[in-house]
Amino acid sequence: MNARVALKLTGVDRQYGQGETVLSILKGADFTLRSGEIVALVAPSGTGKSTLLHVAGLLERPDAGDVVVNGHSCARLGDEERTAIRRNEIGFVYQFHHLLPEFSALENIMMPQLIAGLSKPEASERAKQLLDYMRIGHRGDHRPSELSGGEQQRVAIARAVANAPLLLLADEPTGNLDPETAGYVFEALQALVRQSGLAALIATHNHQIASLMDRRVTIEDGKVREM
Ligand SMILES: Nc1ncnc2c1ncn2[C@@H]1O[C@H](COP(=O)(O)OP(=O)(O)OP(=O)(O)O)[C@@H](O)[C@H]1O
Repeated sequence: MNARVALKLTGVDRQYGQGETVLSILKGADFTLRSGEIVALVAPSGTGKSTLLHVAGLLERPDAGDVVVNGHSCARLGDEERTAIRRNEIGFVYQFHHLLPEFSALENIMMPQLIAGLSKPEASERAKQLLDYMRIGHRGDHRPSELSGGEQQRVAIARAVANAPLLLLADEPTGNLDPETAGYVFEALQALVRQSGLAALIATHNHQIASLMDRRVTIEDGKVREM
């Protein structure tokens, strides 16, 4: 496969101190994700899925090793540079949508674009396109509390990709949805990845959804392994 490497982890260690003991979660973890790929991260609770996503998404620094996002080696970068890469090149989706309750669906999707410096009309236009793409164009004026769980998650996905990131990281994005809703939210996410050439790493406990992705990886003994 010759597609561009969107994310590369090399020799990543991550440990947490707990009192006198040290908990080693990632131990020399290597992982490569290419543009256009959707990869499932499936591993038992507590093995380090969220840790891996946080390190890959530049929310946490590894204790050793490097994270390369779209060619930027991040090991030696300062916080400001890491934040800029995170804002411009990475989108996140969480299990709970974390939408701003006071704002409409449309405004939630416009927000990251306005922060990135787009004009209101530009941000609104793109937000509308994304809502249409996620098949909730008719729900743009509603606040999150007026939307179903599946609709809220689709808004959260639209917000995550609003600034056209190269890399999408999702931590159990369908974890709090019933199986049928989880299925169509994943379908919408998959269509978006295929259409835009994004690279996506998606932690999930749902084996049915994992089976629909291009590859499945797990975490074993602190390392990322193909399943
Ligand atoms: N900030 C922290 N301080 C101390 N320990 C932590 C911290 N964050 C995570 N851990 C520990 O690291 C381990 C891995 O946590 P992580 O959240 O990455 O697991 P996970 O695979 O995502 O689990 P789940 O499927 O339950 O969400 C757990 O044992 C957790 O308690």
